[in-house]
Amino acid sequence: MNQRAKDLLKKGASELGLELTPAQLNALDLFAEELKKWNRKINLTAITDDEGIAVKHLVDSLSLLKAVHGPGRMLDIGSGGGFPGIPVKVVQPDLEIVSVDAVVKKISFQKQAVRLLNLVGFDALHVRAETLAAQYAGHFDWVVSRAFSDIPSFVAMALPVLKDGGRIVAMKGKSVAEEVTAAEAELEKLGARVECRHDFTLPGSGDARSLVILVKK
Ligand SMILES: C[S@@+](CC[C@H](N)C(=O)[O-])C[C@H]1O[C@@H](n2cnc3c(N)ncnc32)[C@H](O)[C@@H]1O
Repeated sequence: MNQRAKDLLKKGASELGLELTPAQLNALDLFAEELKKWNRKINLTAITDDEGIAVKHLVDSLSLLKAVHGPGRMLDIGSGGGFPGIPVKVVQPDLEIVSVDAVVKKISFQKQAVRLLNLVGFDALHVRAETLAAQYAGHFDWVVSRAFSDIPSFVAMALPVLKDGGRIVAMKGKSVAEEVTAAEAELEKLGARVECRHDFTLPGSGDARSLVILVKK
């Protein structure tokens, strides 16, 4: 990434309360370069400029750390090009992460990024999230997603693999209040409820963001 993008990443993370080490900054830069390289051949993201990747992918992914912390097990559903899971793993290595996507080429990219960054305890799996319960029932402390689906569909996939006392975190943009209200009846039927919501502005862009945190009832 160019120097301006690196500065935006460092400053944005700092505004989230995360002081990135030079090694973490290097790893995130390496990841961004690999993303751009693969994106010329396969469609991983519509955001292709360095500043956009720094803020809208990297800083945005790291904002999850307002709600999630290590040690523990985290599942990232519908992770695409590795967001939020890979940036989160770089900064919070004591989280064991399973990252799933239904599209094999996206998982091939994630596996390459894991090799390149030497990430230990990060499994990228080519599966549909609906099939995870057979292997991972009650396994995860956190089940997260970004830009994945409506809240009830996500929660229906997350609940079977969530540990008792675990948290589900949906990373959302604007209009979240309406979405949460519309989801209430469905969540009740599924046996989940919204525990809390963190609304904030994404550092470096000023865009509205929200982390919706849900628990089993
Ligand atoms: C809009 S992308 C978001 C990617 C990434 N989380 C991000 O924020 O950049 C949604 C992803 O969910 C994946 N997906 C959709 N349905 C899925 C399912 N049932 N199980 C696993 N992945 C799924 C798609 O292949 C796609 O990569």
